[in-house]
Amino acid sequence: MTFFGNLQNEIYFAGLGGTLPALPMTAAGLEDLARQRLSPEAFGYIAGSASTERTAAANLAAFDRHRIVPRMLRGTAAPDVRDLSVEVLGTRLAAPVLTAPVGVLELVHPDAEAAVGAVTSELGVGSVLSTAASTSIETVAQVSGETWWYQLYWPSDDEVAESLVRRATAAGAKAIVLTADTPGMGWRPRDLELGHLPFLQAKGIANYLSDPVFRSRLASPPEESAEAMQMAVLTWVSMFGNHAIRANDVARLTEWTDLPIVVKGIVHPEDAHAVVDAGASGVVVSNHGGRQVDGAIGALDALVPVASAVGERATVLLDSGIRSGADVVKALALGADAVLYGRPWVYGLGLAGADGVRHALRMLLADLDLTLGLAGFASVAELDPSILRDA
Ligand SMILES: Cc1cc2nc3c(=O)[nH]c(=O)nc-3n(C[C@H](O)[C@H](O)[C@H](O)COP(=O)(O)O)c2cc1C
Ligand SMILES: O=C(O)C(=O)c1ccccc1
Repeated sequence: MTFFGNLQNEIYFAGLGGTLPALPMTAAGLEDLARQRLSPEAFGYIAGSASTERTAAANLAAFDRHRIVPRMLRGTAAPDVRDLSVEVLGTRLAAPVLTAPVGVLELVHPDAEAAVGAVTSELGVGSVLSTAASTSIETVAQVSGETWWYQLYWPSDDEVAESLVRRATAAGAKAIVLTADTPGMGWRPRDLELGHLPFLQAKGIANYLSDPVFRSRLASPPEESAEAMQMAVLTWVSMFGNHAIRANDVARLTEWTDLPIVVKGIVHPEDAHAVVDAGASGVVVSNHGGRQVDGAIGALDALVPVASAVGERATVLLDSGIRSGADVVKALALGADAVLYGRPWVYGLGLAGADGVRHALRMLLADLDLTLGLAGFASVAELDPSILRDA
């Protein structure tokens, strides 16, 4: 059992000795500092969502509409009685949190996915490695311990898709997360106004450049010349978007790997049904942080219908709008088995590398630990809808 709340004491005692924390103590504080310190291109890419960004706002509003009704005098506030650990699809986690897959991390820091893999493994939480990573699967696997999953963007070239899945399985991933909501990019005004798409500069395509099947599609090795790299980028462009995938195709993934399959980006209960029927063991209720369909339902508002639809047949995770410990409590109470944490740790990475990722995660985990205990619960298993009221 890990007492994540001890971060609080650590900070106060350091303060007594005259040392102030290097980074802000809220997700919003990290975003504000990142806005000042990162390049406009990097900040815009991370912070931006689709179109009017109303779905990004709806994600946060949905959390605010649910309020916890804390219970008192139940003997549960002491740290040593609390247990945040969970097992999710066979992966044992010290807390019900995994880092969401985020592509192109080299935009914010050269240590990128390796920093995330090392820190999540150190804290005992999970990570989901993006297909659009800046570092190859095999390199990240070396530092990521036993708690990492692999996120698949299914390329339109099936043999490349199969190769990526087999590589992730061989490298030790514990689940494959197929992202369903991004057959192409949404309309993203912040990137459009800067004319900025990182992939065109060969960023975020390391998993393709290191893939033997992808390389077999190229006339010459991308390392050979700037022109060869440009051709590799264009080949990536030609196969990134895949509008042909259907729910049934999930069954094909189970031929390439024995790992559990999770489908990410589900908000409609019927889609959840369909992918579970096709062999998925889990779904991530998500609208991609509002980056795809602007005007879409807030992710938390989709959780109860999806969780009811799949019942005991599948594990349910949620992302899009997790910013605090209370948000995690609310998601778990409404039926999520765990959450994916997105933008805040990316700002941490950009501000301070691995230290910033550690800070963002420890802050969330401490807040979760303390909120749980102060609300009268000794374990995350005790959370259910009865602990919440509508605001
Ligand atoms: C900069 C950025 C890059 C992302 N890249 C990926 C990706 O490569 N694969 C994926 O499945 N989701 C990707 N996502 C979506 C996240 O996994 C997650 O769904 C989203 O960040 C949740 O919203 P939140 O960060 O607002 O909480 C990305 C999100 C951001 C902000
Ligand atoms: O930017 C994104 O949200 C995203 O998911 C993505 C899409 C293509 C490649 C890399 C990341």
